[in-house]
Amino acid sequence: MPIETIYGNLQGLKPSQLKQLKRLYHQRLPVDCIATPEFSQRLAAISTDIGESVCAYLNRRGQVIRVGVGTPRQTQIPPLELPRYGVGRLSGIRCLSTQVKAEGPNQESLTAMAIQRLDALVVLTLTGEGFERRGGGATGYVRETYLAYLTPQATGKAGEDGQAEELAIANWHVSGPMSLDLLAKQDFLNLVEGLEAEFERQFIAREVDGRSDCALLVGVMTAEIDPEQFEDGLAELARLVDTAGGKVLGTIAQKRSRLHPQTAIGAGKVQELALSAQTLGANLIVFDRDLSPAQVRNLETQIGVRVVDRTEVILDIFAQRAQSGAGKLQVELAQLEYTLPRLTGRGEAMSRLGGGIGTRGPGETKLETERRAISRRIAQLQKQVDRLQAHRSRMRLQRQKQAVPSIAIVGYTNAGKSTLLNTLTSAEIYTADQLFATLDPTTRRCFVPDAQTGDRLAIVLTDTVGFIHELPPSLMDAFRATLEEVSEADALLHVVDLSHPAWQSHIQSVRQILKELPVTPGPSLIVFNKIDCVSSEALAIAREEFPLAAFISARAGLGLETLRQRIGQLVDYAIARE
Ligand SMILES: Nc1nc2c(ncn2[C@@H]2O[C@H](COP(=O)(O)OP(=O)(O)OP(=O)(O)O)[C@@H](O)[C@H]2O)c(=O)[nH]1
Ligand SMILES: [Mg+2]
Repeated sequence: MPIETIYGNLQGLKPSQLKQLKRLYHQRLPVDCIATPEFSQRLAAISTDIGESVCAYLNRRGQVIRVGVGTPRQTQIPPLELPRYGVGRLSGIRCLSTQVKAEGPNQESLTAMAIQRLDALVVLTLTGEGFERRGGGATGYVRETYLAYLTPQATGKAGEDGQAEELAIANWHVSGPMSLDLLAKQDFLNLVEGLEAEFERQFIAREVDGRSDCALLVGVMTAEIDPEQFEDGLAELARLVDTAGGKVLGTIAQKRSRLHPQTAIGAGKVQELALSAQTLGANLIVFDRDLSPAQVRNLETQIGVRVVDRTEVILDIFAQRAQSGAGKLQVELAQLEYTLPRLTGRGEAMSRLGGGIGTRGPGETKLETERRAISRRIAQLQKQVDRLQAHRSRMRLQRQKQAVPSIAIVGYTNAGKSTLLNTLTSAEIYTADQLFATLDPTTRRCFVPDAQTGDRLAIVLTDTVGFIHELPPSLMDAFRATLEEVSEADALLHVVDLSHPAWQSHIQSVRQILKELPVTPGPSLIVFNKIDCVSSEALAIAREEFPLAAFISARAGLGLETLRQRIGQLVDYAIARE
């Protein structure tokens, strides 16, 4: 016996009305009939009696699987409870909804239909009266009916602030008003089978590159962010997702004074996001900022698609890139440090809800066990990172004994650090037009002219992991062994990609991270890179703002002789300072 739950707003319902609603669960419709006149009249009779819209949800076997008081939007099935068929299919569930107003379904109801991928939405408008037939059965309650269903989509323009994004929009068909008898005669099976065949064709046509994550990006523009920063941040997020191997399907933006505590964005925007995810076939939603564990959970329940934040994307890239044992070690540590508070958060949320069914017993215990296992692993990894740190400092000590000055190349990710090390030392470090191409520091020896004598002076150059603004703290901690190369260097080369529109904020971000290092690094020289593809305006601005900087193209080999001399002077200055 199924539990006959009635969803929606039940306030003020009489027990007899509740009983009537529950009895709807006992009805069963013939499989080929979208809605029988008898069932429709019964639904309309109850709805008229309680003076509210009522929705009944049926599966393709003609069984009533959900009854709710309220509009389709108010009674909709939460995404996580829907069968997961994906964009190629419909959910196999239709909704019959009564409505006082004598008009077709509104936008909100149609959106609810699209989000749930309902087979169809039937709206029954009410006459406001009717009567019970002798011998049972109601009649006269339904005025007219409307039949709505999804149709294979077309792409159209949508987007915020005139920013034209190719977003797919939900397409639907709504019939004109028809009589209940005509509705009952519709060939329902033929309709849904035809639609599904069409959805399937479109789905297969789109499914070119199989298994990569299809992501929707979400940008929240809060008061403390200016529009330019916001756009740069979104562009960077798109590159991060791309680097992580995902495909960006579109971007949704919202302006808010601050993040919504429960869902980061407002309720209407969550619906819009759910709809876009559904129509575009997104299986991942990426936020441009960090979310609390509760926000992630709430969003996932309401949208039915995995939700991640920027930090998780960065961690994912690091996990994919890590080559050496040391790199893998540090990434695992970072990931666990990120996960642990999230597990705790889940437990806290459960206890805040006051316990009860489903929160006791093995659930919580398992969580606790899991938490302890992770804590143990973190402690283990931290020990290993400590050992790594000790090993590296021994190596550095050796180099210092040989009195070879050391210089670390730092900079925003993709600035050209590895390319520079390669050109200066003929090393063969992997370089690529990707974010975080380098995770493991590489050290190479090279020669620069001595500032005092002009002789060949040997130095060691170390390439390092790229920085990014708001570098996740767990990464900072995990990569402390690597970052220490930076702290302990005699001097730094701060490479800046001058061809990047946001180069100025990149400089700020790198300086910020350097400031947060436990040991203050030595003096640094700003090296503007990629001058082979930089506008003369940008060049002029940079020269004005940073008169002491070097200007080079690591790839085209421009300005390298001057750079070597400047490095010689830098070393001289750094050593003299000590
Ligand atoms: N046009 C131009 N491109 C360059 C120059 N130097 C490097 N690049 C390109 O910029 C991209 C990034 O270079 P990398 O050397 O991998 O940058 P990185 O700073 O080591 O980046 P991460 O290791 O990812 O932090 C590559 O596609 C390089 O070919 C340059 O002088 N001019
Ligand atoms: Mg690199």
